[in-house]
Amino acid sequence: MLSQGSLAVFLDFDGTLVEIASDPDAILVPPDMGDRLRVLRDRLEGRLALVSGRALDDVERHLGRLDLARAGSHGLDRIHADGRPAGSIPAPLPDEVITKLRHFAQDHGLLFELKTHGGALHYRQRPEYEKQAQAFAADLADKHGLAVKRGKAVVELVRPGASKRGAVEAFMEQPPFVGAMPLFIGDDVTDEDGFAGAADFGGFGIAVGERPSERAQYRLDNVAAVHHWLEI
Ligand SMILES: O=P(O)(O)OC[C@H]1O[C@H](O[C@H]2O[C@H](CO)[C@@H](O)[C@H](O)[C@H]2O)[C@H](O)[C@@H](O)[C@@H]1O
Repeated sequence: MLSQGSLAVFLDFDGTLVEIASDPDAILVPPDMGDRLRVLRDRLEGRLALVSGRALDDVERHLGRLDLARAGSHGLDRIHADGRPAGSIPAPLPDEVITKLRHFAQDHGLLFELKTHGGALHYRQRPEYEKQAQAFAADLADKHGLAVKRGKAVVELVRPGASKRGAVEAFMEQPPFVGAMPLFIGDDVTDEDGFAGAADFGGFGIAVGERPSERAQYRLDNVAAVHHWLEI
């Protein structure tokens, strides 16, 4: 299918390109994954974008330097394949918020992930604190005019406006994406925005794994099936 017509592919990272692991640094990334993505990008004549909840420098720490379109921080931080920014540079979280998240994590034995444009509380190792972490993040977001992102065993604070839908829109309005039919592949709840973004431009979503999706039209069983389908 990828070779038919003018398709654009938007790819989530964790749970889609790489398997979920016990913590964000424990993921196993095949050493040639960057090269495989480059081959896919060339097959798609440049119409490939990585759209992750992670900070972009974190994604590149795992994949090596990326010379393809990419968006990090849930779509807020966007860069074209040639390195030009695709939108304004977002502000980091206020220091006070970072400190509060860090202290909450320390007090409850959670993992705190500081990102360039956000801060996440991971409760995969302490699932009993899920509700408290969610409530704490929601309250902090209210007090500071921030937004909450929820994911697999994680809750995160970000600047309002961070959305994978926005990332799809920003890329689809520019060459080489403009006029193509987008498909967005992702496994998590934040990818629902990406599926909506693809639909906005006449495309569709592909959900990965067992999580029921509200918006994806198609499904792939797991990360291996994503690799197989994309032939990467
Ligand atoms: O949008 P994505 O690229 O899928 O990023 C979503 C979040 O992924 C990471 O957390 C998730 O993966 C970890 C490693 O497998 C796992 O330990 C954690 O429980 C998952 O939530 C990343 O750490 C987050 O910053 C991303 O937002």
